[in-house]
Amino acid sequence: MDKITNNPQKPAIVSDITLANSRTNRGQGRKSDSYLNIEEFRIVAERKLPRMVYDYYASGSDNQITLGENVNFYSRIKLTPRCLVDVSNINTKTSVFGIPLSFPVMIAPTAMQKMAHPNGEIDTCLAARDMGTLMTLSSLATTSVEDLGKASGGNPGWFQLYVFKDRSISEKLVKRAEMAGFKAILLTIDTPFLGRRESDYRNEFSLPTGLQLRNFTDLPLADIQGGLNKYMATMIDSSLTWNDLAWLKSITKLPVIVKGVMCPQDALLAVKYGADGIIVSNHGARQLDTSPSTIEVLPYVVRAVGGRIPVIVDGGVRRGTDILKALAYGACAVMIGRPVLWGLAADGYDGVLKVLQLLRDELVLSMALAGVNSISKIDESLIWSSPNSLPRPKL
Ligand SMILES: Cc1cc2nc3c(=O)[nH]c(=O)nc-3n(C[C@H](O)[C@H](O)[C@H](O)COP(=O)(O)O)c2cc1C
Ligand SMILES: CC(C)CC(=O)C(=O)O
Repeated sequence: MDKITNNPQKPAIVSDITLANSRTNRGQGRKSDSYLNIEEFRIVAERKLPRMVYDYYASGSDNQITLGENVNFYSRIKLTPRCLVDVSNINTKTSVFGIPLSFPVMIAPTAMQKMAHPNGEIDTCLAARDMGTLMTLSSLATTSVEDLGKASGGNPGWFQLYVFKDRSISEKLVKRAEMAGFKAILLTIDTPFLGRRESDYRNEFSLPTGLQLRNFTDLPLADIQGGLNKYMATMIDSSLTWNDLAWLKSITKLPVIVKGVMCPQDALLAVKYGADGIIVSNHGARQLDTSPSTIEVLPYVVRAVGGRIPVIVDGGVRRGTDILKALAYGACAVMIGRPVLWGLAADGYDGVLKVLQLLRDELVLSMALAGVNSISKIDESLIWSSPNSLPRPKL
């Protein structure tokens, strides 16, 4: 149970000074505790990271219309404050696929985290674990499934799968992930080809010297030659269809969650073809530009799925109120991508921990102000104007 207490943190003016100081030392030395929100982490990450790395993490595709929408659409959804409910104790505990979570925020897969911090995926994984949640390791990580398995004491979280043209590579990866203790496979379905992020072309993105994609150290796949788009076009199987879900399910006992569903039609296909869960995701607005924001799509997917399998959403979650809105629209949890990279870049393990703490604390406060004291009590009545109806008093 989380007790609501007055936030003893410094007033805003002090934090402005701290931020100004971090301008001169590029954020180094700033204690994670002094960050007030995710945006402050982003600002420090932008100062600390080499331009090529920051741009790779931050960018969306093409004109980055969807990138803005992922965040902005949340701010257009209104919440209803409810009063005189006992909110002296707020319980944010929940579970997803039988895995207990201390609050409904998990970490989405993001590739190549050692560009943000030398400990990369290991710090992210340990911070997630210490906050009572979990992270997803990307297939294209700078830490191998085995190393993360060891570092986490055999509980590394979930594993994200890209299906390679050479199926045997993906098949082996799935087996290795199972052996290392991963608890679910996230099949990314939105990347037959990589979206065009113009800054990666401008900066001639390549993995910094000394880093490799550690899941493939024995293969040419470990290095990115000729840019990310060429790499993905050469390596990834763009002929993948829904029928291949059966193949994946036949080679693993782990739940298979499809990541990248963006319409009710695909949600229905996911159910039909046996997915164990769905992630409503537009890949952090890095694939089809001008596709809708994920929070816009979520209620339609939830309605199509009708409770048959869990629905998670990612993209643009930056505030506790965003989490509340996603849950009100029927998601069982949200995932975050970039906020974790900003935390990692700013302060490694401590930075990721603080990012998660900030979101948890914001969620607790938002729940209290919306008059709900447990996750199971969050429903669409919290949304001021639901997608299909005018606001109607619900007693
Ligand atoms: C730098 C970066 C790398 C990513 N790498 C992967 C990846 O390897 N596999 C994958 O399925 N999604 C990947 N994603 C997408 C994320 O899993 C997630 O969908 C997205 O970041 C969520 O949006 P947010 O960053 O606004 O929270 C990546 C996103 C970013 C920003
Ligand atoms: C290495 C990349 C292709 C990983 C990815 O999915 C992304 O950058 O969005």
